[in-house]
Amino acid sequence: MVRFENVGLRYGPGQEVLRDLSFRIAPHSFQFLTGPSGAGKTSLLRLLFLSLKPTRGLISVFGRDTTAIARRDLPDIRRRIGIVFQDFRLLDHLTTFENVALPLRVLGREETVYRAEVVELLRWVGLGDRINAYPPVLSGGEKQRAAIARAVIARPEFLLADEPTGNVDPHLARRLLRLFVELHKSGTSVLIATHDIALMDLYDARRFLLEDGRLTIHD
Ligand SMILES: Nc1ncnc2c1ncn2[C@@H]1O[C@H](COP(=O)(O)OP(=O)(O)OP(=O)(O)O)[C@@H](O)[C@H]1O
Repeated sequence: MVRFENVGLRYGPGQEVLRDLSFRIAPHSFQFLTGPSGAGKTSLLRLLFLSLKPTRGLISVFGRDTTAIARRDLPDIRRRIGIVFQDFRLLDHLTTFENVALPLRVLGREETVYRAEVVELLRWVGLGDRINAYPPVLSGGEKQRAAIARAVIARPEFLLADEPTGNVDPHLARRLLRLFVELHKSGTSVLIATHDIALMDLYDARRFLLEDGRLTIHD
């Protein structure tokens, strides 16, 4: 589903922040991505979401060479990917419900059809009493859960999450991990970037370790 061959990334004239990355991500797979702060995890997620281009090497996503994808085709590809950004990126003028429902609206679904499903997911992530609140009044952990709900609601083929449990307590972190595992079991490939070793120990999955821009994989 995803293939990297000798991928390198540099932001400016300096050193490469990612070096010689070669790996595959299979359909229906689950992997954690870990490594010290500044190792390049967010940069790797941005390459996977096609919001950055590599400086060298080949990236293919859903079987398509990303250098050959026209800008106008990007939204269609990104629609197949759910992403939880480290800074959440909720839309401040929409309620929690509307933010989470957005991927379904974009797919042309009717609110009467999806309303109950969105409400149930919001309750599941502990936001049942924040459905009509706007992001500026949510706490960091509440925003994070809304961002997670938005990323999973349309059951994407590929889920990327950047430190998705960084703002919640260990009990809630376990609950959110269960959500990712359920999604994985229903067919999604999942990649979760995290520093949380206790969280990774809860689920037997492949670990991608980034250190100083280089990747090692522990099956
Ligand atoms: N837009 C940018 N311009 C220049 N350098 C950048 C940019 N974004 C990231 N970097 C640099 O690239 C390196 C990797 O950063 P990245 O955010 O990918 O690491 P990370 O592993 O996600 O870190 P953290 O765990 O702290 O979020 C760092 O040295 C960072 O300073």
